[in-house]
Order: sequence, then C-alpha cells, then structure tokens
Amino acid sequence: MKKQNADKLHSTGASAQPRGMSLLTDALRNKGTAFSEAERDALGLRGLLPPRVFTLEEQKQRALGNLRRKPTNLEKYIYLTTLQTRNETLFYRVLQDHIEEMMPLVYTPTVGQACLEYGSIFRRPRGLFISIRERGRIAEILRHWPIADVRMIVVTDGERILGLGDLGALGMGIPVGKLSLYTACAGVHPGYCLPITLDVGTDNDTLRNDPFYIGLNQKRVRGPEYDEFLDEFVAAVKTVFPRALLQWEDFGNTNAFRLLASNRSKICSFNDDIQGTASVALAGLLGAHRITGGSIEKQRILFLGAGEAGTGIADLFVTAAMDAGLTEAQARACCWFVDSEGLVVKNRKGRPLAHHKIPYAHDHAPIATLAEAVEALKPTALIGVSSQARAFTEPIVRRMAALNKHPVIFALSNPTAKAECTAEEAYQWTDGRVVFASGSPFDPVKLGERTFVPGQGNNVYIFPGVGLGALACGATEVTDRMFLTAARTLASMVGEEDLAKGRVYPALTRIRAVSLAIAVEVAKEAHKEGLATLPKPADLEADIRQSMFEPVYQDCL
Ligand SMILES: O=C([O-])CC(=O)C(=O)O
Ligand SMILES: [Mg+2]
Repeated sequence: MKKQNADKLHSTGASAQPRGMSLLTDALRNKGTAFSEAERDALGLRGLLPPRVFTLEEQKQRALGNLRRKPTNLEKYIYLTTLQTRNETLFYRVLQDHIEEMMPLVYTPTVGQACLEYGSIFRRPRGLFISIRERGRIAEILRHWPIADVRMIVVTDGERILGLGDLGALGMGIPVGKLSLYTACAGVHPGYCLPITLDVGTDNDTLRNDPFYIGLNQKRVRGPEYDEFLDEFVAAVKTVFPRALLQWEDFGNTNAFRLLASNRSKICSFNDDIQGTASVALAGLLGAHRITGGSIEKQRILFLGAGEAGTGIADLFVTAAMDAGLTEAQARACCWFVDSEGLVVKNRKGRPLAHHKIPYAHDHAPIATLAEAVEALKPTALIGVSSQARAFTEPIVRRMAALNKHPVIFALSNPTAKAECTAEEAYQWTDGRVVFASGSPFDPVKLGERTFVPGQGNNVYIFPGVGLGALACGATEVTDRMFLTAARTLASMVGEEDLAKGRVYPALTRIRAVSLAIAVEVAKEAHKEGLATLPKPADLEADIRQSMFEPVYQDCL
C-alpha cells in the first residue's frame, strides 16, 4: 500500500520531495504533527512543529472533536474545506471513516448553502476558474494547474446548481465537492482531480447586484460565442490533459443536452445530472420491484419535471425495458411527464416542446396539474425532479397510496429544501407503504413501532464508480450501457436488510465496495464494446482495487 500511494504521487507529476515550510503547505504530502522524529530532522521540520508526534488516528480524533464543536453545518463545511487544504490524507481519513456523518457536510445539502455563500467563505483557491474573457487562452490557463497528470475533471458553468438555479461562479463548490467524493467513495487519487468553473456571466440579478460577487458581472453569454468557448475548452483539455475524463455538472438544460451530444464521442465524458442521476434512479426502481413485486415492463412512471434528470432517467429506463422485451414505443409509453405547462402531450398548445421531451409526448388530452395527471394515469411510480419544494402534496401522495399497495415515490430534487416531499410526509401519508427515496438525505422516520431508513437516490452511488472504471481501462467513451450496467450492479448490492428498512440502496458505509463493483462492471463493458485502450488484466477487480487511494501516511524518508 505504501509503495502504491508513493507511485501515484509520483505519477501525478508532483515535484521532488519538498522540505520545511513548503512541505507543511503541500496538502498532498503534509502530515502536520504526525511527521516522525526522523522525518523532522531529515526534512528541515525541526522547530516548525510542536514537539509531540501524533498518529493519524489521534489526529483524526482531534479533528472530529473540533468539527463536532462547530455550531452550524456551514461552519463544519468551512472546517472540512480548511482541513482539505492543509492535509488531504487526514481529510480523507475523516471522510472515509465517517462517511454517513460527513457526506451531508461536504455534499448535499450543505454544499448548496456553501455555494450560495461561496464568495464570503472563500479562503484558499481550489480548482480553476476560467472566464469567457480568457477566450483564446484556455490551454495556457489549464497549464497553470500545478499537476500535469490530471485524470478526472468535473466542470460546471454554474447555470443550474442543484435545484438552486443560476449561481454563476459560486457554483465552484459543486465540482470541488464531487471530486472529494471521487476520492472518498472510489479512491481516485486526489492529485488526479481538477475542479473547473467556466464563468460566462450570470443571469442571477441578485448576484450581479452584489458588490462582493466573485464572478463576472455580466449577463450569460449564449449562442455561437458560448459554443466557441466550450469548443476551445474541450480541445484544450484534450491537449493539456489527454488522459482526463470530463464530467459535465450542473449546466442548464439546453446546454447540458447539447454539450453531451456534441462532445461525448470527441472526449471521454458524461453528464452526471442526465446519466448519473438516471442510473441511480433506475437502480432504485429495480430495487423497489423487490418490495412491490412489480417488474420493469409493468411500470407507469410519472415524472414531475422534464429536465436533465427526468428525461435522463426515462431514456435509461427505456433501454432497460427494451432489454426486458418491450419495443421502444412500448417502453416510452411507460414514461409520462408533467412540466411547468402541465402534462407533456402531443400537439400541446403554447411553446414548442424542447427536443428531449418529444419522445415522451404521448397522445392524450391536455392536463394542467400533477394531481389531475395522477388521477388520469394512475401511475405506479412518481418521480420528482422538478426543484419544486413540496410539490408532492398530501392529497397526491394519499392518492398514490390508494392506487398502489406500495407506491414508489422518489423526491430527487436537491438540496433538502427543494425535495418534492419529506421522508416523514411520504411514510405518514401512505401508512408506511411507500417505497421512498430522496436526492438529499433524510433522517430515519419512526411510524408507530416501525422505523424506516430512507435511501438516498443520489448520483454519488454512481459517478465515482463509473469514473473509476472508465479510468481503469482507459475508456475512450462513456456509454449509456455503462450506466445501465452501473444501475444493475448497484441494485444487486441492495441486501434484504436494506429492503427490510425500506431502503432501496445499500448503506452509504458500503460506498467504496459499491464503487469498486461498479468500476469492475463498467470496465468489463468498455472491453466488451471495444472502447478500452488498456490491456484487460487477468483479475480486473484486484487490479482496480489496488489502484484505489487509501488515506494513510507514506514514509517520506
Ligand atoms: O449534487 C447532487 O446532490 C446531485 C446532483 O448532481 C444534482 O442535484 O445536481
Ligand atoms: Mg448535479
């Protein structure tokens, strides 16, 4: 293990062993008070640290104490971010060993609040900000990143940050958080990870009127100028970081679909909100069948929200349903959408339907509201991807419970405040018969004698494993079938003990095993599809497992 991590550091292109104060400010190598006596002498550290030498475990306990004393989740986020900038090994030790406690702090919901306040909590820079003013210079800026061998990039333009809307440059919290999870959940070496925010302006007037806003104070650039900027970005990434996988994150609907379609065969890339969310939701539906006794081809799914997540889920569902024997038309007929203008139907009056909704515009009389759509369609599952808080009202949820013995209700919008209903509401209004999942975590719910532990239907179960698998085999593309494989693998890891608690996902404490299993299956799929550029090792699982970063200190001598 020691050697493995040392090799990784070397292969990330990090320079020779720093000494003294530069070593203490090198977060990938810093051990703080855990530098040994011999290291302190050999590396010019004597006097720069207090005399007592601590173990990583002792440092972790101290960090946990400090963290838990912080009065608010935002303060905890700031503490953890500061720890990450100081000592990555300790940061990931804390994260990995206490993932259920840490995930809501470094990720949804707290990361949403952190983004809203990113300007005022900004301490040390993390990641690259590339603004539209830097057109023509993107490759040069990428080269400013101190590590040459970047493998994993998460990029946003901040237009649709979680369900919070356009946060412009403040969106940087999202790529930063996602990449922390790549390391904590799938062992992608932190040195390989690069968060990027493209700043093309913002249409959020509150931000533009804020004298302390950290981004460009201008309206969003759209049209050919935007496209040229994005083309230059993709080309620059390919030149400067040829081995990198690119994850598109939290772009607005129009750009998200276009960018994925036009780039997925040009650069190894995927869109987490379309494909990652699709995969986790499909896994949840597959898991739900084990409770409801249903099967994929008998579903009637009603989505609230027809954006990236909704049609992403439906598209992957269609692929799975066709594998189960349905025709494409039959499979699409299982999926219905309600958007801001009512039920998505053929020949709907008003604005023309966006391209991605057309396959789901069925022949039906117009319907204005979700409640009426539930009445008319009698769905087996209701999936919320609308960013409309509390849109699953009591009458709607009760109606779902009257129509189904075990209604499936997923409230996937993030952060928690945007969820379509709470876990407590879902269980209460269905007398505990619901199969519930949410994008952001909810605490367990007690109903009489029974305690339900709602699953977190969040793409964090998917993207780290998919990324790890794609990197492990040198995939040239990330395909939809890889996300289907990932969904099936995730669903297969849901145990009877999870289902007994009402959870259609494995516990988060198993996330590294989940990511590894997904990575193995994704790499196998890449080999099958002829998209792997690295030779297939005799033992794929052992090969990937040994490549995973473990937060332990290396001997610096
Ligand atoms: O970040 C999350 O929690 C899930 C996600 O991709 C989103 O909501 O955009
Ligand atoms: Mg997202």
